[in-house]
Amino acid sequence: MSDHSRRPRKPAKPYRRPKKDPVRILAFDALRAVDERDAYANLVLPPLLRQAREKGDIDARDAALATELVYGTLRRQGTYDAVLAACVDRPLRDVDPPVLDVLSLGVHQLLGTRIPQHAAVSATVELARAVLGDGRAKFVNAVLRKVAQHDLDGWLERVAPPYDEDPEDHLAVVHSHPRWIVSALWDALGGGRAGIEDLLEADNERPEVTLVARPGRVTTGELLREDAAEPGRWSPYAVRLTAGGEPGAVDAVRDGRAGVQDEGSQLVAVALANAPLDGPDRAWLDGCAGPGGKAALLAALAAERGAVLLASEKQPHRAGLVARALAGNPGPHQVIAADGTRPPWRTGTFDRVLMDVPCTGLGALRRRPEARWRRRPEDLDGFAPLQRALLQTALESVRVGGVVGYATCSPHLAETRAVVDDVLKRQGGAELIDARPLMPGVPALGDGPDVQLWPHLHGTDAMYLALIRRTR
Ligand SMILES: C[S@@+](CC[C@H](N)C(=O)[O-])C[C@H]1O[C@@H](n2cnc3c(N)ncnc32)[C@H](O)[C@@H]1O
Repeated sequence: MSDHSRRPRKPAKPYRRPKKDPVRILAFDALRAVDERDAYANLVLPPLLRQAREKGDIDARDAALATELVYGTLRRQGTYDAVLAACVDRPLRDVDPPVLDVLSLGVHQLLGTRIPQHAAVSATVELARAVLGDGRAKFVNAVLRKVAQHDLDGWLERVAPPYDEDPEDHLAVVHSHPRWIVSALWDALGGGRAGIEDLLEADNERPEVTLVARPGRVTTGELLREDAAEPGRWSPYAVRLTAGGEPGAVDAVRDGRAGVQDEGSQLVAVALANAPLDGPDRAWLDGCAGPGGKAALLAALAAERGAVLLASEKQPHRAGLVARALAGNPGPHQVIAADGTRPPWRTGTFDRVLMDVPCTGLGALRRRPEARWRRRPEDLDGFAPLQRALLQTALESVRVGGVVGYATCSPHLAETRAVVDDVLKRQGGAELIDARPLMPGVPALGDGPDVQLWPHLHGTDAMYLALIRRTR
């Protein structure tokens, strides 16, 4: 018998059930849905939170924490993957996705929140026991203990390439964006390091909830009576809910007199509506109207002037959303489902036309935390012909002297200036007009005549607008 066999055996630890932590389990479920089913966090999370609240599992503070854990983990995934790659002894692609989700949630708590270190590790290990089992929980524990050896800055020094060696790779790791997006945003923004860093960080912040008071239906004064409501910065119709706010609890939002709408989108609609025009101003078109945010504002502005809006959208179910957004509009309007590249209306019918074309959405990354990891550079090739065809339709749909607004919620130059330049070169008989004076008081709009808004400069999505007048 060896000495070893004579040693008294350590009593086995009694089995202990994992502690129930509904917040982290909910956050994990949301991450799995985003990962497995390509779901959108902003669509998956609200029903999960509602169910958990109805069951009495979580309260409002828990819901805020769960939201922060999910959004933060998704946004910072690029940074956290770089940290995890340094702590796991095999390529991350060989780690089971559910294990990676638990690890990322743990890294976010350790490096991206004020949750104390021991609580972050123990809560994540308990989560791992509950959803992965004891064996894999040990692996999670070992990895998170390595992660806990440094704070975020310490890790960034270790895992990000030096800025001087590779500025784009450095920014991609530090600010958690794919490199090709860093590169595209920088091309569009121009300037030096400070500007692009501010922009990338702004993409990592949750945007304020902004309401639009649809003119003729409700005043900003009424909306400003809500808790922590403040006037918008730029749009005369905007009200910001600065404490996060629950728009669904606002009467005027429930009955459609107001809506939730980023100030950038409001500025685009208002600029088109106010662009100078000679001659009649009766017929307006929104050619890509779904889900109807800009159409609802345009319809209300049109009603004030005795004009009529035709809101057209290719997808029938989205045309249904437009009809809902426009219900109760004080003036005449029509909603149709139609392909804007084969329009059912006659050429030269409209005085004002908005084409807010489908795009990569790189200007709204702060709203969709997973979007930056799903988009691929090849997506641009898919949008390019459609964007050109829709702008072409817009120019054919407007009368001579009328105005077209070409808009994207992407600042990517391939979706903005390149499209406008190409179409104008081919088309002739149309000229750009300066959009900047139509956004009075808004600074830093660029060299014109088109405008590009930015999250870090304006607090809006990165909306682009070119205004084009048909001259013959
Ligand atoms: C950027 S969204 C418009 C957002 C909208 N203006 C708003 O403010 O709510 C682009 C819309 O164009 C629609 N679309 C895509 N292809 C189209 C086409 N060929 N003709 C018309 N609409 C199209 C999409 O379904 C989508 O609803």
